[in-house]
Amino acid sequence: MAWAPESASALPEPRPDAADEPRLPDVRGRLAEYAAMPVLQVLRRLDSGPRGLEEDRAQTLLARHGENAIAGPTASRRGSRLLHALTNPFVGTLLVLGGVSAALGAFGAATVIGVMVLISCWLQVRQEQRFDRVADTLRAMVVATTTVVRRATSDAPPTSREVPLDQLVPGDIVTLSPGDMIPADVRLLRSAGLAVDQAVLTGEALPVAKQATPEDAVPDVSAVGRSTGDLATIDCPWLCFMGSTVTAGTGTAVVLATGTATYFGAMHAHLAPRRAETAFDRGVKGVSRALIGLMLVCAPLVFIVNAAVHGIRFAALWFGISVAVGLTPEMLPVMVSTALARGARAAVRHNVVIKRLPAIHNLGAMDVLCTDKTGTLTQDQVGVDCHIDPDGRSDPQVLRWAALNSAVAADGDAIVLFNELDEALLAYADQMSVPVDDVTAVEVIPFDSTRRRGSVVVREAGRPGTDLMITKGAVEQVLECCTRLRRQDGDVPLTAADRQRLGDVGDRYAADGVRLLAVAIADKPVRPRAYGPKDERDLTLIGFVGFRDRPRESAAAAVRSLAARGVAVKVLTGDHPLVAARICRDAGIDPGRIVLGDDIEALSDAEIGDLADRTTVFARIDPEQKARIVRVLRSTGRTVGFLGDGVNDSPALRDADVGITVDGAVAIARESADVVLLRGDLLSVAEAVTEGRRTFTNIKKYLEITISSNFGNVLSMLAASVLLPFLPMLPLQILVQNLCFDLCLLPLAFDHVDQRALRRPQTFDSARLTRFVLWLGPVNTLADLTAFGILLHITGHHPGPAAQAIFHTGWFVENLLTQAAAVHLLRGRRLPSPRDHAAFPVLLGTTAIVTIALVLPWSPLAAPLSMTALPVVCLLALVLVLVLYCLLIGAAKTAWQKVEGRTSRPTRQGTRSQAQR
Ligand SMILES: Nc1ncnc2c1ncn2[C@@H]1O[C@H](COP(=O)(O)OP(=O)(O)OP(=O)(O)O)[C@@H](O)[C@H]1O
Repeated sequence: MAWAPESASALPEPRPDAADEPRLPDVRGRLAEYAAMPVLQVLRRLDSGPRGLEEDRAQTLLARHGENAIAGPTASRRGSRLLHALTNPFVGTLLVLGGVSAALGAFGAATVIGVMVLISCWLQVRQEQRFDRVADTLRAMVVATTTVVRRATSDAPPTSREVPLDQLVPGDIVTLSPGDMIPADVRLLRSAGLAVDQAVLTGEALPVAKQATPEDAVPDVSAVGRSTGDLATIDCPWLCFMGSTVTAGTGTAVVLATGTATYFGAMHAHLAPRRAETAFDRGVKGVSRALIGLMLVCAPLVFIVNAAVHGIRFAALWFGISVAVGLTPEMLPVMVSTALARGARAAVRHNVVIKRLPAIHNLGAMDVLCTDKTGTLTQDQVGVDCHIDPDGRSDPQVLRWAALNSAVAADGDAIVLFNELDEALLAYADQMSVPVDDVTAVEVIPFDSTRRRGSVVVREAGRPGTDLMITKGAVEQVLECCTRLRRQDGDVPLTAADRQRLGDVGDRYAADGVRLLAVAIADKPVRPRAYGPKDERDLTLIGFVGFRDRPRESAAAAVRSLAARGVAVKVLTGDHPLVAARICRDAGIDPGRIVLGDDIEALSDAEIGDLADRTTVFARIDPEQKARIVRVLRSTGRTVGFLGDGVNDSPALRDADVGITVDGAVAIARESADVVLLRGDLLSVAEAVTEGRRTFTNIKKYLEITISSNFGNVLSMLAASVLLPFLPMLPLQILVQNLCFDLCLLPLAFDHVDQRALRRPQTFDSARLTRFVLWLGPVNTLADLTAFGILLHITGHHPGPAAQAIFHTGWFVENLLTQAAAVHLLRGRRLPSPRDHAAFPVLLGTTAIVTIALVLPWSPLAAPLSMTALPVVCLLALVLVLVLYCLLIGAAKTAWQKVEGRTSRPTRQGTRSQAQR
């Protein structure tokens, strides 16, 4: 919906004024030129080299080429903000109604409507500026970086360091590893098993292999496939493009183009990034539809009744238009942006950074949190527990081969993101003085979460003609590739009984919380052809390495805290089911019956939805299965959060209503997520959930109070149309009163919230809102009808213009006073008390409208608004109506809470399947 605050993403945002940006054919032409050159010539053209740019030169280039970003400068956003404000459906409605008023010659009304549009747009633009500033500040806290090789001076040694993505310049040398975003358009200098996901550019979901060309050779362009058309460059194996991500392998590359000069920049200059509709988007849509529907029904109805009773008159039409304006919640976008920005600022106090501000609402609405295991339920301080041969005896050789596998996989490029198991292995090997640099690396077939194993091929000194493949991975997946088994007295064929026994060893360790990786090796005759996953066969199992990661002490409390807030925690892990079960028990989660990835592969979405409702732990699932479970849960009406930090988590992070990651996560996870935890702690998620609910409760209050009050007014106007021989309030007065009320409600974004409102997931519920309005709106009407009776009595039953002015002014004042009272009486679950009162800004807002009500009729503005000073008896009578209204609304609200409390069923929580300890 147009009024929803725009989401903020760490990916460069497309610039709206893209007229001066490079055109796609030019960008493609330049890239094709670079693709056809030998690497050395590319480096020469860019005045760079494998040792990287000097820092000074990088700064000069940065000044020349600008930042590596596609977002325009802040100033250029101002125009689009104004456009955004003007095109929101509520302001659009006002503009149409203002236009109609002007066309009918009602210039006073047109002016007031114009003022309302101006105030609404001005507030919205200002609020969006603040909103963007908050979003920018928050994003800066989790800024995306890339690893670049640079030199301090021309003769200084090259060093690798992390720089923010936007500081990259053409000629920079970057290193790439799994989980990294490709930071610009680059030409590969070296690569090992590199695969990238280019779906953002091509829509093709499968990763594509990328490979560097020999340094001084002219690349074989015919290998690229298609020579014409848009994909010609994208297909090029030695070019990688901004917007893609590394899914496997490593590489070193030179930057060819940055920012808007990239393929991504040129292609997307006019397109906004798209993301699946979240709970917030759905809620906003539903409420907007309901509000516009209410206006489209009520305003014509008032006109028709008025015309039917009094005949078609210009005043009736004008009156109908004013009612329509009165029902338009034009300040709603301002209120929502203010509340979201406040919530996001509050979340930072709990070490939670909200990257896309609507995510704060989605956190409050979340009723299922799917999480991976490492780093959230565990401390992510993985240590090596054991290294054993197939018979369970400690064996240093197993440690050496496993560590060599990690070291070689990481080698070639100085900086590589290991996963936690590789890190632990290398640290332990170092501690035990196990050498890991006495072989020559030949090939890396990187680990991936679907194969659940990774291999390297090395050449040992003194073994000419023979390569050695070393594979490590999940026990079942490595055993699949083994045909032999290492025994103390030599290698023997692997029998079915051995497989069974070795599988049991894995299970035994897993049940104790130890994650076992199998290690296998095989000699291969040296060959010129590259090795791939298909060569992982005929291996000899040589043993296992075990890892232990202690459970996080706060995890049990956090899971309890989330359950108490109605958020069910589900664990989605690629790990062994028994390890998952053990860690879950330690974290206070009853794992129940664990479902495996293989179990759900053949199931339909409906079957998975049913199963997911009853299941707490899914184990041995791959990245696509994680995302599928998230999608299916969402399709069953849940609001789903996903917490993960690995490359394998990014599809699920994107598909969830709210993607959550930790500060140390791989770049693609941080990019995909909406929320970043500065402390990788579930407790901070629980706190952020509370902030989300606080935010939403205040938005909900605004909707309930404004719509019920306006609806009550419409009923009063309908009744007045039938009962009174004149209009109960002049159109201009309706508009002014509406403007005052709207402005006074804005501070609700900062109001206190009743603790009970924070205990359940909260989301937009149009049906409940309608019930609320239908129940409490008529109470407003009752008070109005009483006021009408009293005013008629005071002014006589057939009043002339002077008496009509008293009637109009009287209802204007009564309306504002009752509306101010409604804010206090309807804002909380309980009636106001010294312990439960409105926040100071809300008090200020309501004091302002009471003051306006009591001052305006006696001010110089009274005459232009056709108002008059009220007699004392009239004022006293209105105070009486106010007291009556307060009593009625208090009673109606208490009754509403009783009825709602009885009828509102508890939300469908998976918590019922989680017997929390
Ligand atoms: N570096 C590695 N080398 C070899 N095998 C690995 C490596 N990392 C993980 N594995 C194996 O692959 C399995 C799946 O790992 P993966 O990292 O995909 O799981 P995950 O869902 O991220 O786990 P978690 O829930 O612990 O975060 C592991 O249980 C382990 O057996």
